[in-house]
Amino acid sequence: MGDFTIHTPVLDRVSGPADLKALSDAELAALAGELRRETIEVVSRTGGHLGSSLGVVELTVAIHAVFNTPLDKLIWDVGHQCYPHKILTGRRDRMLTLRQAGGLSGFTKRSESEFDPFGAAHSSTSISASLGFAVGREMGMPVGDTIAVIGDGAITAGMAYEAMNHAGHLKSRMFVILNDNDMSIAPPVGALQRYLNDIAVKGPLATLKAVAEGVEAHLPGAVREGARRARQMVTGMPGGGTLFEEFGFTYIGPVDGHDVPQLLATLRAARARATGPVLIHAVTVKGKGYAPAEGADDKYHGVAKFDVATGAQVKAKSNAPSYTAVFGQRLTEEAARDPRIVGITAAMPGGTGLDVMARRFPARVFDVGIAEQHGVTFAAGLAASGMKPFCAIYSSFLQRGYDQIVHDVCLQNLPVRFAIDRAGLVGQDGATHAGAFDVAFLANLPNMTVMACGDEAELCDMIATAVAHEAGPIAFRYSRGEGLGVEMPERGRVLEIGKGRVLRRGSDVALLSFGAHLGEVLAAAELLEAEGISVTVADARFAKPLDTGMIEQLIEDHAALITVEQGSTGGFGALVLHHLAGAGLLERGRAIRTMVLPDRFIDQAAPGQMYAWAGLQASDIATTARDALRREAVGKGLRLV
Ligand SMILES: Cc1ncc(C[n+]2csc(CCOP(=O)(O)OP(=O)(O)O)c2C)c(N)n1
Ligand SMILES: CC(=O)[C@@H](O)[C@H](O)COP(=O)(O)O
Ligand SMILES: [Mg+2]
Repeated sequence: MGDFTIHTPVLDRVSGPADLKALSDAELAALAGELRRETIEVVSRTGGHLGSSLGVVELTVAIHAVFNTPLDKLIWDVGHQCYPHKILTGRRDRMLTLRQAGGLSGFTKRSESEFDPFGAAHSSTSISASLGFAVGREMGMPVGDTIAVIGDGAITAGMAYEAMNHAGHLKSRMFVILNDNDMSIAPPVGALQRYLNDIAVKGPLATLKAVAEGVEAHLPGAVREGARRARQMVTGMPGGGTLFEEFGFTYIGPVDGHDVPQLLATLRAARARATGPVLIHAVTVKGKGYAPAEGADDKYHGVAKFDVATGAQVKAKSNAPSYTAVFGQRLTEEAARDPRIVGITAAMPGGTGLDVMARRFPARVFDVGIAEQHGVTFAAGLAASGMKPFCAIYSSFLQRGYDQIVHDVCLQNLPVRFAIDRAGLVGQDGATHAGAFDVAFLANLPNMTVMACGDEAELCDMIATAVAHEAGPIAFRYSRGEGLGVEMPERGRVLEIGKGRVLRRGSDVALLSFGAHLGEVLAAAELLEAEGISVTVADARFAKPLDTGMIEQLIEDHAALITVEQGSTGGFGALVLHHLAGAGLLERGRAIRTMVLPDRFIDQAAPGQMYAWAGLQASDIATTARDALRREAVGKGLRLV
């Protein structure tokens, strides 16, 4: 495929998983090697989630060799490790389109292939979804076996335990493969991680329950050997169960997740004998088989394009600091002044920029694991104790903590500060990671204050404002990527709550921006001014409370008002309309337009392309303004220039 120079004689004979059935075990092992090299070649040209995919190459081959997809349902948790799976399931010739406009998604996706029975990208859903398929099968649906592959990072989330609790109760036959590479995006945290490490280090281990079911006799010798002794070492009891057995699973493991013969033997034995839920604990290495990845701190979790020979990544030149970097730096400076400030991240210290603060104040940054719900309520508890928690969570992942925001934070009016990164469209991760809904779901909550910064200097102000704000919860959102390159203040200023700012004054149309689309709004103003249309540009700063005085003045002074935001319907624009309707100002016949993300999910592409599809480019804003002015003029019988 492509113009790769690698030699892939076995892979070339595979056009789908059915072809694996004709391969010998030795050929399957060879296939894994070729699949690994091709995955590296592909990602070197596309960028993407390399380390996780390299860690599951052998697992991918073994699962497809032993099970019967697509009748059997293989569900990859998160789905970021699915590149080898995509290559084996008929998408090999499209791999170079990965994560690009019109190309393959970087995750599993139902609409993309029958071999992706359940889409993902947010973590820890695979066991629940698998159980759903298993119960569907028991109720007569055309489903074979179900196999969930979940990482040691993803299994820190509460949802995985809710699912295991239910599966153990239902006793449905299902397979969960725990892909334990001792890494999340960052090094994993928590007691569970220590527990898994203990098992991995002290194995090999097979369970008494597995023995009783006759599975053990069919397991490879290395796994079978010393089971009782190892079991006793881990559990402390000759007959005690692992955590997974207490949930009602048969535990098998740990197995070497890179040993194809061992994996094949284990999966075959489990498939032949299992009657209820089975958990197979596979120990793997993130980035396996590619030295630069194995040697990197992040194991090449997510990479830009790179040179295969050296591993050097091609990083885009930046003209301005990223919002994330500004957040990390400025919060750290605020924390140096105020010992009550603490940071909370749900397994994303680098992605949120909280790693900067963690380096300086390690005891004041808490990585709670992939546990957004817990993170929010933990922050609420910290706030109740008198601390100043900054809960830094990507917009799309904050969706996980919604009831906690409502019930634990807002209802008790606790001053939790929500730093919401990745607001708006994010690019290659596509629709699953788009930060579209946070304004709509936060600004409707009593007690909550909602801000969005127009540029990186304003982000500094919003951090300072959040530090000072003790009256209740407050959120500020900012987007992925660079700021506008504006001059940065020495120190953020505390903003007056509910006050926006006017950046340029005109007389025909007012463009009211909320958040990081301000650059695009200013560009639209330039386009309009060039045509002789006089434009006011205002930066709302707050969606809640609204700067009602400023908004009323804008409507008073202009023939048309256009709101612009990087968010869904029901957000800032809706709040403006709601206010104007309530104040009786809609009756004045001014033209008003709200520009928001469309009511559909937007697939991956470069962010600029995604905003073009969304109709939110500068030219779209200018068109909307022209159209609004024209209609207003027609309504009044005026002639528009
Ligand atoms: C709900 C949610 N929170 C955070 C993330 C971001 N995230 C993606 S992969 C990942 C780490 C997953 O670790 P693990 O399951 O061990 O897989 P590995 O990458 O090690 O193979 C995280 C935190 C996410 N996808 N979903
Ligand atoms: C798979 C996943 O959810 C993360 O790895 C995500 O891709 C990170 O996105 P950023 O690159 O925006 O941090
Ligand atoms: Mg992991």
